[in-house]
Amino acid sequence: MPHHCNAVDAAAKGIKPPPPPQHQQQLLMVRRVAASGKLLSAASSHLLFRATLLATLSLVFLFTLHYPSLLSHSFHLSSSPSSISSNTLPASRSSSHRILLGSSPSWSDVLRSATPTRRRDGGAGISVLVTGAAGFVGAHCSLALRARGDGVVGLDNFNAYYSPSLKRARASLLASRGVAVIDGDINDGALLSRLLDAAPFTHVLHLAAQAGVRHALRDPQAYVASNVAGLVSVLEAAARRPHQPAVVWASSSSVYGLNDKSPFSEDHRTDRPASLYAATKKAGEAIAHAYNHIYGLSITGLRFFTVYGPWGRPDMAYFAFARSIVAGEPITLFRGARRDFTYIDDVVRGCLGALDTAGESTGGGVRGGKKRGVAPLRIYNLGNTSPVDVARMVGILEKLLGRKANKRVVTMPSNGDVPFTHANVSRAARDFGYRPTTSLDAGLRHFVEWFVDYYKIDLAKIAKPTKRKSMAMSTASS
Ligand SMILES: O=C(O)[C@H]1O[C@H](OP(=O)(O)OP(=O)(O)OC[C@H]2O[C@@H](n3ccc(=O)[nH]c3=O)[C@H](O)[C@@H]2O)[C@H](O)[C@@H](O)[C@H]1O
Repeated sequence: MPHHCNAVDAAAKGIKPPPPPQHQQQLLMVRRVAASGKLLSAASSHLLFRATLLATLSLVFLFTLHYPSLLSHSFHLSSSPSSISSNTLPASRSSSHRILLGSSPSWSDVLRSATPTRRRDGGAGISVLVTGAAGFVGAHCSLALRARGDGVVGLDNFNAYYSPSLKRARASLLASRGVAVIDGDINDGALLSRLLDAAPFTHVLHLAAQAGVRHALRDPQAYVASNVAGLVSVLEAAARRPHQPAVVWASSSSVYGLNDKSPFSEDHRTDRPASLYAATKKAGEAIAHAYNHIYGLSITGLRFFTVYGPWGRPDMAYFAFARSIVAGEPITLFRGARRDFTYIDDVVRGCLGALDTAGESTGGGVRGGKKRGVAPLRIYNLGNTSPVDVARMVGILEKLLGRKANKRVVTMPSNGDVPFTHANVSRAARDFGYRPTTSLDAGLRHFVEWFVDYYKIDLAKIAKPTKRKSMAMSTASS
């Protein structure tokens, strides 16, 4: 109901009306200041001055509406639903960070999370801002960093590309291990700057992205917003700090596109992307070059090869196929597709190795683009080095789930997919000892163990499905 209706009703009942909503208060304030501006201008007869004043005030008003993070003094951690408390909810102007769950941590909460604890290996801990921390790779990396004693603060916008409840569950896990996850967007440059000012982060692990090769056909702008504009926002914030953190970020095997030399090496052609997703990741690599060149920002790009495992992404084929097999629904297989499926633990080791060897940035925002010298600019494949037919991946899932898939094999559509991927990882092996060790059989076994536990699936019942039992999955999942 509009506020004036409430006020009229209240007056009719002889009740003092409640204060107007905050935006109306702001409007009143603007009007009052504008009125004093009028008096001033009347006195001086400077019409131009009056117009300028009003325009400035309007801009300030619009700015405060759209950038409340500048006014807020608290962040919003995602955590388990049980930690929701009305008395920890932020002031109304802080709510643009899409706060849905969680307490409102103070700066000291964020600082505590960012502070390294004693490292098991005796090394000095690093402090990492992880974007996309409630995502698949982000959550695993955050846990691994925390487990070895590094400082970690997460940032995630919990968008609905796939189940936000799965992202919330990952964030709850992180919260239980002492990792603060802020509910915010990488395109909120003011938030990023405040965060990087708040704690002495040595590194940014930038994993927030719009993922998914085929989804780019449906929502192309999301890829530009996250993978291009979002990357620029993160690099801008990092580059402008007086003490620039080193940035490690997620590129993709998809940048190899139509490259037919195998295995894919970092110096192979990447100028023929087959999807918009790939094109935005390739653009990201070019953008990284510019920020390294201009600002002396240490930047490392990691080309991930079809990463899979527990707490994975439901939009990926192995995960979607598992769900369909359990539900007794058909799956569509692209004939002849092969992937260098890479297990999450191997990728996490690669990410930590890249962080540990990132090297120093050589610039500082206050110097206006000046840098002391050349900063590291690196790119690495993080793959498994042994491609597997997608049909074989399905066979492994069938065995682990104890149920045959209902397969429909079709010609691969030419809508962004590439027929095969195969990583040469010798550069990552040389520079930080990256050595993938997990076979697809072992990795999928770990995935299925988590999958049946998370979705409360009884595999004994799945093996001989009835109509009623095959429904179990959809009701258990969120
Ligand atoms: O390495 C990457 O950089 C990318 O890896 C992942 O892309 P992809 O390798 O395409 O993984 P994914 O969709 O799981 O399809 C796997 C296989 O199943 C085949 N596939 C797929 C769907 C289908 O219905 N049928 C099918 O056969 C399909 O042809 C393919 O051969 C990430 O999603 C992406 O975000 C990015 O990180």
